[in-house]
Amino acid sequence: MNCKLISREKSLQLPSAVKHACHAMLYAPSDEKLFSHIPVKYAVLMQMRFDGQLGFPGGFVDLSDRTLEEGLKRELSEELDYTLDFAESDHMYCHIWEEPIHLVTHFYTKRLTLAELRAVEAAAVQGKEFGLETMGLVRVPLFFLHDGKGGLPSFLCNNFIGNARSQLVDALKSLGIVKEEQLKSALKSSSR
Ligand SMILES: O=c1[nH]cnc2c1ncn2[C@@H]1O[C@H](COP(=O)(O)OP(=O)(O)O)[C@@H](O)[C@H]1O
Repeated sequence: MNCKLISREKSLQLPSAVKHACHAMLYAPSDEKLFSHIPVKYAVLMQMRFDGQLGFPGGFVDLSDRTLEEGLKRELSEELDYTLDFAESDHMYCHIWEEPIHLVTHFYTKRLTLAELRAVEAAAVQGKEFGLETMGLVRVPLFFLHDGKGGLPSFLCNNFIGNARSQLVDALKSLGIVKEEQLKSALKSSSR
């Protein structure tokens, strides 16, 4: 993976030939329990893409979008059939890619209520891209099962688009959704 961190400000000063793409991790605190006793704590969404890789909802910003956040809002409403507003403060970081195309990927996180997140899931299957560009939203299993592999470690063994896997890990860590120690051990088991 050949990308470097760049500040949002610097990325916006790049020549207009450089493309920008925005993706968002939607998440919500949850009181649900797996098998009626394992607390879930958070629901975190990713999606299966048309190419069989996991990524976050979002896409390329168009010239018609006045801001990155407007582009993200438009992409999400096209993909998920749901309107969500984004603010600059939802922007977590961005990376610049030189290969295969000159691109900046911007990553956002947005906290919803569990009811809102469920509404997003319900709307997504009605969206015009469902079964085409997007094969469905998935919740990230954040559990750690006793065998040391089940749950998050297994999920991290999937194929991810671009730097989506590190975006997920960084967001889980910085939002305090998964403890740093547990993330380290999930990353270790998933690389075996
Ligand atoms: O979840 C993601 N995280 C980081 N980069 C991504 C993610 N999804 C896609 N990308 C990168 O951004 C580019 C544009 O994203 P996407 O394929 O979602 O756009 P589109 O839906 O507008 O065609 C992709 O070619 C890929 O390089």
